[in-house]
Amino acid sequence: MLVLEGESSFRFPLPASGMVLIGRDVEADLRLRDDSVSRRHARLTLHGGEVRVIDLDSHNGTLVNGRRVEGSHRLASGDVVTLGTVVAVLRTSTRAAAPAHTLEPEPLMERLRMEVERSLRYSRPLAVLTLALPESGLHREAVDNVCATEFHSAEAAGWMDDGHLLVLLPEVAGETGEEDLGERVEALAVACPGARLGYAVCPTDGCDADTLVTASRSAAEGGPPGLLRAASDSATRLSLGERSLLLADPAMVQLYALIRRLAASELPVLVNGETGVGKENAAFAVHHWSRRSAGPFITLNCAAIPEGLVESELFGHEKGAFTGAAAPRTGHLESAHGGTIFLDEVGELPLPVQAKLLRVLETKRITRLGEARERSLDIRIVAATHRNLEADAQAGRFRQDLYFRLGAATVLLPPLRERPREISLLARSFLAQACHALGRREMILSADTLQVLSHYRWPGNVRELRNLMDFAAAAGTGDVLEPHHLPPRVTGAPTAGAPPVGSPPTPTPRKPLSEEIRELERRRMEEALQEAEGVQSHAAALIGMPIRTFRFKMKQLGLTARGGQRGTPSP
Ligand SMILES: Nc1ncnc2c1ncn2[C@@H]1O[C@H](COP(=O)(O)OP(=O)(O)OP(=O)(O)O)[C@@H](O)[C@H]1O
Repeated sequence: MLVLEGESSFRFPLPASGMVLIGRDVEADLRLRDDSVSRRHARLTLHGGEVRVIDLDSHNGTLVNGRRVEGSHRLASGDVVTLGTVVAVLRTSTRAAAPAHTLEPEPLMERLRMEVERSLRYSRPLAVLTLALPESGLHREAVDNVCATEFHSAEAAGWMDDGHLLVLLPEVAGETGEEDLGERVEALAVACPGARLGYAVCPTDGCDADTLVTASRSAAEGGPPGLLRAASDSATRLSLGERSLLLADPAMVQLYALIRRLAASELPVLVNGETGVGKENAAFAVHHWSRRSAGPFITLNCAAIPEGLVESELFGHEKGAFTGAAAPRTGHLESAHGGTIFLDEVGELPLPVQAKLLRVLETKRITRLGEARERSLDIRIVAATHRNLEADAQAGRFRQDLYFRLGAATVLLPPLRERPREISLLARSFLAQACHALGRREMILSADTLQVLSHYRWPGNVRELRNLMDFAAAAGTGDVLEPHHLPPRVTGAPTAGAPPVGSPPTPTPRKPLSEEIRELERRRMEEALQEAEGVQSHAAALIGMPIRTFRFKMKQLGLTARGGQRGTPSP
């Protein structure tokens, strides 16, 4: 059991069976000194691999995972027990006698939701493993046997369908070579040759049950048989010329596969989606993957041009075509000859211009304003809109015939909030790019920040996320991006301002317990690293922390082997 008391943290080994009295009393087996702990505060009973805690009518009570203990409460590995202000975390590393729980999909998801909440609240590691059978039902019995014999009692597993087993691994951080994860994977891979295995960790790959399941499943499905693949390695980076896109959400991966197929044709494509969702990138992908990629890619934002100038911008004009047309000018459509024109916000085009555009599309010929002759035109159109063009067409706000032509192939990009798997990946990538561009030290996102980002609704979608990371890199001073560095609209915190007259005095703000524990851990780990002169195994031993957990936390807290924070300049 890891005990965090005041400034110190230590490991208290639990017996295999018997009782452990916790309190300030000299007779206590686990003797604590903090005044918030009663003399005889609580008792642990250990029997047959089961650990239970009972509160002994203590003054400040005993809490497990934030809930007050009433009567005798069974503990699972990773449970956080609070005694007054002292925090203890149970860690069972030996195999328990009880087999793992094999659950039906619904209870398994319910259990996962609980584990996610615990992981986030107390900053405890949690990994979610998916095993995809090589064929539905094949080796299923052998896999079931592994679940029954090999898993800890704190772990849970279950078949989500005929071909996919989901395993919840509390207290497993998903580190390379991690003992717990490695053992499970080996046992499963031996029982089921040809299985694909993938895992996701909380909060790095997701802050809710559904996202973690999707992430671990996509990692498994995209990997080679017999090997384990991390969700963080399963994102796709698409290079489209100078543009680089990150895709991880299965819906987005499928959409881009569709775009690639459509690119091979000459059909116009209509890209639909909220602002900032990535419509221009999708349009560029159509161009990049088409036979026109060597030709120009011209963008025109139809909403940004004053109504009187739209026609000349699109079709071009001859000298003297209208007042102010001092010289002839090639329109955007003509500039795109041999390539692709991207008409952003096409729904904003005035109706008369829509009629002219339709004619150009049908005849593949264009006439500049003020000119009689027609020029032939070889372009492909990709249009985009955040509006419902079909409804606009029905209501007469958009020409139906043009809508049918532009929307021959429609691609709908989901808003960022509907692809939670991508939020943390994009945030990390944008933050790294922004730090690099500013020439500043790398920053990492704390677990709490990942949680905040995953709960925000992102009305400005990917663009808003990119801007936010640019801001954080420019404004932040430390190496860890914490929620208080983010604007109140994102964190949901009330904006600054004088309290209304007559309102009660504001209490001194308190940090969440998880944040205090993290600060304490960081301090203790830094001291230990310095004392051990950077030898991680020694440092871990000095504060009684398992080396795996120590390494995981070093990474999470951005610590270097010299005890400083990542990127700290040497004196
Ligand atoms: N999958 C992605 N990976 C990396 N960057 C992305 C991704 N999707 C969008 N972006 C970035 O987000 C920003 C907004 O994207 P984009 O301009 O394509 O959105 P949009 O939907 O066309 O916006 P608008 O509706 O305002 O025209 C750009 O900086 C773009 O590069």
